Amino acid sequence: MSDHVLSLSKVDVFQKDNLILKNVNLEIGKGEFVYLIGKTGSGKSSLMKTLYGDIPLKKGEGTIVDYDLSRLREKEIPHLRRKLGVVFQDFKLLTDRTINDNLKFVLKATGWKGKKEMSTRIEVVLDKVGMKTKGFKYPHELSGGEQQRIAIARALLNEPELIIADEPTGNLDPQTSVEIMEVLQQINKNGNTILMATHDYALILKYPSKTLKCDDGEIFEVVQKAV
Ligand SMILES: Nc1ncnc2c1ncn2[C@@H]1O[C@H](COP(=O)(O)OP(=O)(O)OP(=O)(O)O)[C@@H](O)[C@H]1O
Repeated sequence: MSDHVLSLSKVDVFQKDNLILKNVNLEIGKGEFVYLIGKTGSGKSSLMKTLYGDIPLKKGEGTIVDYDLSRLREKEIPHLRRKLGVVFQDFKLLTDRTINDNLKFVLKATGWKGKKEMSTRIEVVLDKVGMKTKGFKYPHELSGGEQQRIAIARALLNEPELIIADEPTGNLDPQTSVEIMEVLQQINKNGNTILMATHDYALILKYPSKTLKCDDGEIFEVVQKAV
């Protein structure tokens, strides 16, 4: 087995027929924490969508958690998504049910059956994000930061090989952003690989890590200067 959870070679990223990023070459190894930065509209979300099968890979070679992106079939996408944990800026929790039921919904949809196993797994992931006592609440009863913790817990349910987080702190104040970042750092220390798009340079300075930048239709690694 490869040590890479993601490997792209000469990939072009499109939105419909528009070329957004050209000749993308990148590799992410197991256990890495990688930032993806770049101006609004520079292609961060388009790249991430290509990685989780929302945009087809039409040019170049790409492997993600052992799926070949250029040969990915429609019916394989749910299987790929099970091996990825995706976290969005706007949390995307189901508003009509409690946190426990949000998490149970995902487990059932991904093939879990036993009630006991499901509730144990839910407890484990809520504990990882410091929300063990909040499972009975509805999303609207939680703060933005708490909702994002739940979204991270949801991403962890099926022990993903890669977590893709698209501006996870984009809707949060600076203090809450740091708290979410602490959660992501902890998860990374426990062995999870994370790719995180962000606009928040303060976070990158506080938690330095490998950084990729989308600029002018290309992606390259930026070297952080010591501060
Ligand atoms: N659904 C779509 N259909 C066509 N073009 C799109 C679509 N979504 C985005 N684009 C275009 O693709 C380009 C890259 O957008 P993308 O959302 O990937 O950028 P981004 O770096 O994630 O921006 P932001 O930081 O604002 O989220 C932009 O020019 C945008 O207008």
